[in-house]
Amino acid sequence: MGAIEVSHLSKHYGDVVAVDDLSFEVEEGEIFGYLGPNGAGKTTTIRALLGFQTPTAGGATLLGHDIADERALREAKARIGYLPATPSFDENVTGEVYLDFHASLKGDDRRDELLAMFTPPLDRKISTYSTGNKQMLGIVQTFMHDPDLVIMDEPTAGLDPIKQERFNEFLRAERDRGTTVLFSSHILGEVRRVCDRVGVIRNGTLVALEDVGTLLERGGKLVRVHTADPLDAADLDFDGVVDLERAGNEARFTFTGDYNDLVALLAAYDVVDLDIEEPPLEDVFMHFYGEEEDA
Ligand SMILES: Nc1ncnc2c1ncn2[C@@H]1O[C@H](COP(=O)(O)OP(=O)(O)OP(=O)(O)O)[C@@H](O)[C@H]1O
Repeated sequence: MGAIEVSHLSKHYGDVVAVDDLSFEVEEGEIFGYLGPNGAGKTTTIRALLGFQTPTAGGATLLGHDIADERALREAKARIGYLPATPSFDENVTGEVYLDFHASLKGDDRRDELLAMFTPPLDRKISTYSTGNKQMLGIVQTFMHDPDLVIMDEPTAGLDPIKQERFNEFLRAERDRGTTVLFSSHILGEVRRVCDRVGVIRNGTLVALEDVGTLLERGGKLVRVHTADPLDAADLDFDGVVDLERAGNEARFTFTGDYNDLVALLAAYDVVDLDIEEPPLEDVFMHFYGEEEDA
């Protein structure tokens, strides 16, 4: 059984189809990155999973509990940590009071341990907090009852790079002790460092679901080759050569084909210099994000 099982989930807002017949599973003990361009449907999915939005069709289970069953969902939520994209705080209370309130609902066995890593100024009113302080307070609240499943909407937004890295390290350690994590993100480097698998959503539909390694493999390799004589364009016209650019004796392209074909091609030339490297994750994802990236 998956920690999250989403089955044919749809959510429409009037004519807007925010999520369209979405099905996927998050396995127990994995970190699942939920990615997609602005407006793709990430927040809507997360809010529907947690019962804040009623699905138009389809459903899901969290830790085996049907989200359509209010009582079952309440039971599941006792074992879930949730960090929304913009947590709504009562700004007039201190961080301490806020955590005390959440502790009374779910417990706080790990509060001190978390506060050693994430350090919001607890004695001050939340209205005086910076964005990063609010985010750290949200992180402590999300994890302090030692949840089995954690769902977060852009958790590192607002954190400085050192805190981001600390948080990512913390997430990996949580995963190693068996916690399941789903989080949405726009930060691809972070996804690469932290996630086991990713789902990419676009226009409410899942367009990719795979482990990060496979996704990178499918992105091919960036090849830059410098030859004594210019490479003949016709020689480069074979399966797997994409985005070819040539300038003088140098050619650059992305290669997704059979490496033997590439080796055979290069063997026919006097190769002066050769780089073959992984493309930036950004390039791999652009393929999925397409032109609507800024939509
Ligand atoms: N309450 C609402 N009423 C009407 N339309 C909505 C509502 N909430 C979201 N939408 C629309 O649903 C679609 C999906 O939005 P959603 O917020 O889920 O995207 P997202 O992937 O989380 O985007 P981002 O990365 O920008 O946070 C968008 O077209 C959005 O405008």
